[in-house]
Amino acid sequence: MFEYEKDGAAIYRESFATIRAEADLTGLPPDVAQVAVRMIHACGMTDLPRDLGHTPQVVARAREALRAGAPILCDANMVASGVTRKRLPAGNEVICTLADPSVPELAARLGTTRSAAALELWRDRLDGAVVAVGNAPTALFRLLEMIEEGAPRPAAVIGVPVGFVGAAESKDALAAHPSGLDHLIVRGRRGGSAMAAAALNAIASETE
Ligand SMILES: C/C1=C2N=C(/C=C3N=C(/C(C)=C4\N[C@@](C)([C@@H]5N=C1[C@](C)(CCC(=O)O)[C@H]5CC(=O)O)[C@@](C)(CC(=O)O)[C@@H]4CCC(=O)O)[C@@](C)(CC(=O)O)[C@@H]\3CCC(=O)O)C(C)(C)[C@@H]/2CCC(=O)O
Repeated sequence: MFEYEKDGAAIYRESFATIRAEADLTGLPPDVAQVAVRMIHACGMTDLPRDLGHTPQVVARAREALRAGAPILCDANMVASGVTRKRLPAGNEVICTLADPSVPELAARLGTTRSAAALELWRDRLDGAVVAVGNAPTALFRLLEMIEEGAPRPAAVIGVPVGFVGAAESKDALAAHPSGLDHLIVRGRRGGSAMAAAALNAIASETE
């Protein structure tokens, strides 16, 4: 037999108290700090704030968009699955086009990954949407290319792809992009679908 906490609410209380005690949130505006706490909760890394990059209005813009009914466009089904539907303020659609039957052929034709090709199916939903990239660096690069080509602008981008090939570079590209898209990033290799979903969940329903 093991001695361990079995009360879900108590686990959450202890978790968030530990994060608040260990993480240095002092450089972050209150709304970004709330989102950071949930992202840390999803990954266990209390030093995450040092790698966060954000525009001043990103959380406010994303919240406004969700309250107005904007869809959430996700690069991976793992991100979409992590969004707690009951937190969403307007029954928002959560969309991932990666599994659309047209995507493999599209990727082959465009000479890119399925993750990047799947964004072609976002075009008519992009205007004012909340975009969350938690897995695929190529999806984030492609989003920026599409914006440069004249695609509609999303309200905000949660850009936290993970990994060793292109992840850091794609997030740096978002932060430096001349379009000035409102964004939240984790600089460097760290990121992931769980972090992206946690950020969306915090944006959707944390109190201000
Ligand atoms: C290069 C890719 C990387 N994938 C990573 C990490 C994870 N990916 C998982 C899974 C299940 C999926 N990854 C795909 C998105 C797949 N992964 C890629 C691609 C080859 C290219 C993406 C890119 O570089 O931008 C990509 C396939 C594609 O053609 O786009 C996935 C679609 C593959 C598949 O199963 O079909 C799939 C996503 C499914 C979904 O949710 O919709 C992992 C769970 C790994 C695993 O299977 O063990 C893991 C999840 C990480 C996370 O938190 O999201 C990396 C590390 C991001 C890597 C890119 C960079 C690198 O350094 O290699």
